[in-house]
Amino acid sequence: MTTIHIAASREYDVVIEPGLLTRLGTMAAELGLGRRAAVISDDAVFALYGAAAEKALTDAGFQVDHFLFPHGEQQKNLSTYGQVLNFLCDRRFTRSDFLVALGGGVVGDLAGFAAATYQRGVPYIQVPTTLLSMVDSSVGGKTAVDLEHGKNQAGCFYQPSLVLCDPSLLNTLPEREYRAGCAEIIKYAMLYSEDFLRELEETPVLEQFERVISVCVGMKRDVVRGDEFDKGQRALLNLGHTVGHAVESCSGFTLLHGEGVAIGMAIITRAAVEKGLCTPETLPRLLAALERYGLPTETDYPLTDILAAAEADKKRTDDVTKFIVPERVGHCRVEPVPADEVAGWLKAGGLR
Ligand SMILES: NC(=O)c1ccc[n+]([C@@H]2O[C@H](COP(=O)([O-])OP(=O)(O)OC[C@H]3O[C@@H](n4cnc5c(N)ncnc54)[C@H](O)[C@@H]3O)[C@@H](O)[C@H]2O)c1
Ligand SMILES: O=C(O)C(=O)C[C@@H](O)[C@H](O)[C@H](O)COP(=O)(O)O
Ligand SMILES: [Zn+2]
Repeated sequence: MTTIHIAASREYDVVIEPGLLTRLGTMAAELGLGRRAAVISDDAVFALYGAAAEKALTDAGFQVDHFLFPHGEQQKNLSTYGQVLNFLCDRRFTRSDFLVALGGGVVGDLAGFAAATYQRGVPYIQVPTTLLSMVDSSVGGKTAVDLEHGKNQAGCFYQPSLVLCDPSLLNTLPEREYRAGCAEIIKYAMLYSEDFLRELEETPVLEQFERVISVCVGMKRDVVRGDEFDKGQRALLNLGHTVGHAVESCSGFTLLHGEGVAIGMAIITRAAVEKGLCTPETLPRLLAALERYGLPTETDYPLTDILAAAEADKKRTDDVTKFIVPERVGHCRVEPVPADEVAGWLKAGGLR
């Protein structure tokens, strides 16, 4: 079993091992969590893994309830969030009870936000079931729901008590969701390690799940330790996300988050090369890696639509938008771009 300790306002472990779902209950008991657990999940994940998760919890002596909602990003909204809170009230959950987020990033972000705010905060465990949520979203405590105006517009930082990562759950993951997870993995390589990108080029992620998850979580651990509340270097984890979130929104969420991030990374890297901030060989290397994992690198959405959607970016003030800009593979920087130059940057990135 690999254990990665996260040092943040709440300290916790990310534990990674195939088969670990069966130990959910004993691990929750070891943490001294309360007697009742609410499993929050989506319909598709719960049909596959709900019974196993609940058995693990009841075998360890917990009373278990569950709240399910339809799968998909469209459900990561205030309405579902309110339903979770009302469910917890109806079942008389108390501050000594805890939530279990069983699912991908949509479930994790939404259940985390519910845990942060129900009675001003109850503990929660992340049980990520997608590649994307294992390598990125279950760690670091960013919780959120989307508003009509954009992604993750309401949320807070609230760390889980445990992240239980069982890579054997990925056996049922649809191919497209696997690829979307690979986009965030390529993001980590672009940010921090050319060696890691070479590994991804040479050996498919699906042949080395545990190692890839451990590497990405280790990288995120270092970022969160230095800047939990996103005041500085954590912004780098938003590589590809200004345009990525915008294209996701423009598509009405028919594009997956990872697909948006892939497009966003390609566009910002193209722009950075055009502006002379990035070595030219970085772009074909990134594009080849994205294409190797079947990810998109372009979008037809017009520049004006992307610009409007990007106004919801949390790295934006009235005066500047901070773009995360690759300088070369393994090195990126935060580049404040004045508001009147943002359109020019996106044109340089290939948007029309
Ligand atoms: N909080 C963070 O730091 C952070 C980081 C990255 C992304 N995110 C957010 O995460 C979300 C995307 O997460 P995601 O890609 O996991 O999407 P998701 O949660 O929508 O899951 C993708 C789909 O796969 C299904 N699924 C999940 N696990 C499965 C399994 N093991 N087998 C079969 N099907 C399974 C789900 O039902 C869903 O339909 C976005 O909302 C994004 O904004 C948050
Ligand atoms: O953990 C972080 O910090 C990230 O930015 C990780 C991103 O992959 C993730 O998509 C995050 O939810 C984006 O956050 P936001 O602040 O741009 O909403
Ligand atoms: Zn992301």
